[in-house]
Amino acid sequence: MQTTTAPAATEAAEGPAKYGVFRLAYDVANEDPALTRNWKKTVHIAVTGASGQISNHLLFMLASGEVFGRDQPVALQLLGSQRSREALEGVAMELEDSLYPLLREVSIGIDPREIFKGADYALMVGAQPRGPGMERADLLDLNGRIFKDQGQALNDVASPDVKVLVVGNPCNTNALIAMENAPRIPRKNFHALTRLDENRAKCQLALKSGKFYTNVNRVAIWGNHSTTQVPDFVNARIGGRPAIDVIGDMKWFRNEFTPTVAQRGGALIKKWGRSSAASTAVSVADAIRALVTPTAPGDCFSSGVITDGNPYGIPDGLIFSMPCRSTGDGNYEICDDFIIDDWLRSKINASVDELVKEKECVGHLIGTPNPVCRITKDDEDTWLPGEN
Ligand SMILES: NC(=O)c1ccc[n+]([C@@H]2O[C@H](COP(=O)([O-])OP(=O)(O)OC[C@H]3O[C@@H](n4cnc5c(N)ncnc54)[C@H](O)[C@@H]3O)[C@@H](O)[C@H]2O)c1
Repeated sequence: MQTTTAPAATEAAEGPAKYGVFRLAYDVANEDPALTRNWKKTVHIAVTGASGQISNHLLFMLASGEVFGRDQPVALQLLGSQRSREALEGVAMELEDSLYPLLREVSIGIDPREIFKGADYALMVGAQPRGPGMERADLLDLNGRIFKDQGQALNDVASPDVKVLVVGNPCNTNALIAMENAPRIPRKNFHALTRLDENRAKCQLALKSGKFYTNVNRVAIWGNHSTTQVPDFVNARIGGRPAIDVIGDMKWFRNEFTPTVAQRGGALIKKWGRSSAASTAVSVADAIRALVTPTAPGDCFSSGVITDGNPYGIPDGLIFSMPCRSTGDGNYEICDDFIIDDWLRSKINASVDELVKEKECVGHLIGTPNPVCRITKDDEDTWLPGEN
């Protein structure tokens, strides 16, 4: 049986106006059946911060088919800020010139209510950078306002089952704000990106053990995407054996592994003066692929997800990175068989405390009665080096 995208005229009614060459009417049924025979219905992907550094890699991965599959046509709905309007058009022109067969539609704009229309996925990369001397509490508020507005827009116009992945920092709390402002969308559908941290942790385990990273699995990141993150070596495996046994150096695990993972972005920026946009984009692709392909038995992927009803005693109501698995249908469940030893528990508790404080500071954006912010300028700066 042949499955094709609906003709353009039908889809245009649901989404934002299309850009350039993508305005042309097409009917996939008239195209080379060798290429299009098994194509699925077009998936609509909204990307914010679309003219930024991360998106400059990510959009081309999405359009090429390497994220959603070679049988999956995509529509890209690109949101920028007022300042990046022109740049957005440049991005759309580059996408036009790339002639990706699977890229069926591109639309650009600066109004989330327009751009999020009918989105099946929302990849929220855009955020304001931290200005000179800006306190954490100020940045939480500045970006929180953006995510409140964008959460409400998702609620109003996106697909009711839209899957949302927040990349823009502080990503856990931004995801929480978007979620709390989108009551129509299942809370489970909101993710904060911690896959880059997982990938960095796997790389360090590979380097230390001398085994290539394809042998490393079951690596969870717990907590916040900040320096309080907890890369989990207790449950990690290398070549099917516990990483602790393979490496046999508990001092390294406890004193070096976590800071090396957390400071990787800073180390990289020192070498070539740019932030890690390409590997972040790769990790976004990995995070989406983890939802649309089944997780291998015994393995997991890390994602910042809602803690409601989690099996590890982490308080409800936080977006907290935990080990997850998926059957490949876009949904996930939290793995329930990870061992939490005393060391892990104390580190997880510290990340919980930080996220509770962040949540208090954005209480005015999520409807908390009489919110009080306890983050002060004297608190330790837990922002990850190398991320703006
Ligand atoms: N979670 C992670 O693992 C991770 C890793 C790296 C970077 N980040 C974060 O990702 C974000 C983007 O990084 P980048 O390097 O692409 O930054 P960038 O500055 O190159 O791009 C950000 C883009 O967002 C746009 N933008 C700002 N406000 C917007 C809004 N309200 N709506 C839509 N677009 C808006 C800006 O115009 C800019 O083009 C930053 O917040 C960064 O800290 C997260």
